[in-house]
Amino acid sequence: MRYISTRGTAPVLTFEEAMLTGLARDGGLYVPETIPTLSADQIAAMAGQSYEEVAFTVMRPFIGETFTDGEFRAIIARAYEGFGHEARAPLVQLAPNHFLLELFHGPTLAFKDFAMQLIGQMFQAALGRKGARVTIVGATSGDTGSAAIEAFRGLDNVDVFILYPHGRVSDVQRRQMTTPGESNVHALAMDGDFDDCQARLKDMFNDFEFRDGVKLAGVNSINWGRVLAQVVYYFTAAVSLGAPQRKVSFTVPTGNFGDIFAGYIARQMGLPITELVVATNQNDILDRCLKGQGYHKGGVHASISPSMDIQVSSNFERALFDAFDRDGNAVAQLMDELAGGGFDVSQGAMENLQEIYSSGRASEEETTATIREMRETTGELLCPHSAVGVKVAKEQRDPSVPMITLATAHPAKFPDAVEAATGIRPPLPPRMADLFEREERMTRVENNLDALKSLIKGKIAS
Ligand SMILES: Cc1ncc(COP(=O)(O)O)c(C=O)c1O
Ligand SMILES: N[C@@H](CCOP(=O)(O)O)C(=O)O
Repeated sequence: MRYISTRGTAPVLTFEEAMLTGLARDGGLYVPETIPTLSADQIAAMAGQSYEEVAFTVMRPFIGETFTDGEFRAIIARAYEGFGHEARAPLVQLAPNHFLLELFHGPTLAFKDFAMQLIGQMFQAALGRKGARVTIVGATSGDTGSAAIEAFRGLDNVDVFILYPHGRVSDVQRRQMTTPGESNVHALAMDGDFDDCQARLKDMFNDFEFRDGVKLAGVNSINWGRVLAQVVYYFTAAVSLGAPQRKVSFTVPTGNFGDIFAGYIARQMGLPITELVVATNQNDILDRCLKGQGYHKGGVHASISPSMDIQVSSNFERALFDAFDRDGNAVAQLMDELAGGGFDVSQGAMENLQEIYSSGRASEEETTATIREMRETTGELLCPHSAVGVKVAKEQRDPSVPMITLATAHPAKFPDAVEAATGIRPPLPPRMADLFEREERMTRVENNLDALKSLIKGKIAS
């Protein structure tokens, strides 16, 4: 299996190289050269299998020679053993033919743990046998950062720096990043919003002297390994509702487009998915684009679903690459236009996108009303991101096709929004009960590339 860049000019890599590289050297994102498919029989055989068994079947064709079957099975087993639910990603029913896929039973209570726990294990195995060390820099609107710090804390071969927007993450998210005491993890509270953090991260990747000097690696969803791990739960959920004989649809609370892109990969692999619905909050650039209004940046508006407060949605580049029939030049041109404010999508490419994705948005009031309504009608306490998904799913549903809405975080990560909607303040699970008593450790940083680079170089030298 070979990996190519969405901008067409970076070296072609193996899975291991793509995983350890992060962003491609032409500024693009790595994608598999071809998408392997699974037969209907292979998918049907997943019924009744453990999450770990399905994970092996789904991911094995993508990893090439990076790990033997035995190594890969052991990596998968270690990645998910700490999850707080035996099913790993259980489905609960909200209404006739509407289901919630609970993705928040991992160690940091968000869907990011599914991928981050896995790539933590894969990095450790790959770097350990090479005797190599890398510097991971990540950008987060709250959940990627906490999941990365949890997955990589104390590991021998990595230093981890997480840029988060100062004052724009929930208290639980911030404390998950700032309270681990291991000396290889660093939380950096940056001036600006998530887009600023992600832009500085990409600047670091595009500065080859810095990149090569610190051996920079990325664990945002620019890393193909992140997307790949998220493909698995589309299979487990769909199969438990009768796939491949029965079609299903998914609604995905969306920001950086990694999670819904994983759904697209599942569909390309042969999973019968009718609709993939992108659900956005008031930062609705993706909804507007998928409705044919072009991709034009505005400001990022802080919302009660802060992890989705994003305008420059990184993985949309991967979707565009396929919509433009894998024309790297066309994608590179659009990304240049995006740097200047935005771009319009040609009719043919738009039709390709609309054949796969539909979309909707939820305002702040609609999100709060959905949290309240779901509590009253089903007893479920939703986090605000999941509520955005449920609100959009209810509007988009064909009642004859099962709709699965992804519940991307635990309500206790966003207690203020949940309490405002329902009067209930969801408690943290017992293992985190002392989170607010632990000491915080973070560095305040300016939105300045040179300052960030020297801070990182200084910390890894010390
Ligand atoms: C809780 C939560 N929901 C939804 C999203 C959006 O996911 P994606 O960025 O993969 O579109 C995020 C951030 O990534 C998140 O943390
Ligand atoms: N919502 C994310 C934003 C970064 O997304 P990623 O999937 O590209 O890592 C977050 O919680 O940080």
